[in-house]
Amino acid sequence: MSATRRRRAAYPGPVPDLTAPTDLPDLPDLLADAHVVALPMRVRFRGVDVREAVLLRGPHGWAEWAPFQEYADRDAARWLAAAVELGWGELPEPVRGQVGVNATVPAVPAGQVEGVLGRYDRCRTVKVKVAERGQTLGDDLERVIEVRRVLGADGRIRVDANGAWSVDEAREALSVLASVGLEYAEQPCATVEELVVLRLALARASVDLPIAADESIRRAEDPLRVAREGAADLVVVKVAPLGGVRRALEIVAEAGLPAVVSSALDTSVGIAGGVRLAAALPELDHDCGLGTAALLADDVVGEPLMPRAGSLTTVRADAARCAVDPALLAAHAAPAERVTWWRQRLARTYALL
Ligand SMILES: O=C(O)CCC(=O)C1=CC=C[C@@H](O)[C@@H]1C(=O)O
Ligand SMILES: [Mg+2]
Repeated sequence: MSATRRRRAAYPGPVPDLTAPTDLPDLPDLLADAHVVALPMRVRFRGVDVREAVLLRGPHGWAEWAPFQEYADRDAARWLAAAVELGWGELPEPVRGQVGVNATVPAVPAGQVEGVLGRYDRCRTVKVKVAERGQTLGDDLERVIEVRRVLGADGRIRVDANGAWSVDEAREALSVLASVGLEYAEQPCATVEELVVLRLALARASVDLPIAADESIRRAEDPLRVAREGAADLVVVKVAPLGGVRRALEIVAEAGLPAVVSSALDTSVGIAGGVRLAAALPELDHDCGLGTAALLADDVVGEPLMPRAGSLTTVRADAARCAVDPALLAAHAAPAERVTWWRQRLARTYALL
């Protein structure tokens, strides 16, 4: 990597500057070492069958830039700021070396749950996707009951609706699903206003179920509104959509709510950034959604960053950031037209930093 400009990596729109200076590489240097991969998913997840990502090599290790395809350049710029922090910036010091991780169960039929959970080594918390388009509450209930059966009475189950329910639907669905024993419900409704109303409705119905905000943090103009308006009990934070580890730490501190770190369906390189965020949080009382390497059929490192005995460590995460295998980059190289698409997107997005 040739000369880098010492400057603050800025954010688009209302997202403030990074707190720490970061060496922002020149665009030609970024493009010269940008590898676009297309990794097949084991199971369709959030409508994705093939996960595309750009791997970038910085002086501090590999970094990943993989904003979801439908995201605008302005959103993608936050993901790029996060990648630059990972490869070219300084990450905050960990306060713990080990991070508990949850298993993630996509909206699969109940009969597939055991197979999905079999890929996770002794995770005692499971996140279950619910409210998938085209499915019913009965499908969700069967899936959650099956997770409870496989996990046992002492495991923790959280559900994630990705904002798909109205307030009435969420109240009804969560009243039913809560009978299986839930740790919390993530983004049951789309808007902050709905979450506020839902929390009151659940309390009135004596359903004691914490609400976590995800999209209301990572896709919001103002990620702190959730906390100000009492819309959630916890915040879900993801390194790439929020613009980096340091920015995510700031948001958690300002929100003043318990946090859960989750992946953005990253390769092991991006997950390593999530581990460094989880390791740097002053308080961490929940398992984190960083086991999603299990959802990919292949990865860019020989030994994917999968939890062992329910945990990931900073040592393994830092090793993963240096272990990208050129043979895997080549084997999973995206088709030429997708490479062009990503390189053009990278150039446009870079201009927004
Ligand atoms: O939190 C987890 O267990 C895994 C990560 C996860 O669920 C997600 C990753 C990426 C995109 C999202 O739709 C999804 C989520 O909504 O949290
Ligand atoms: Mg979510």
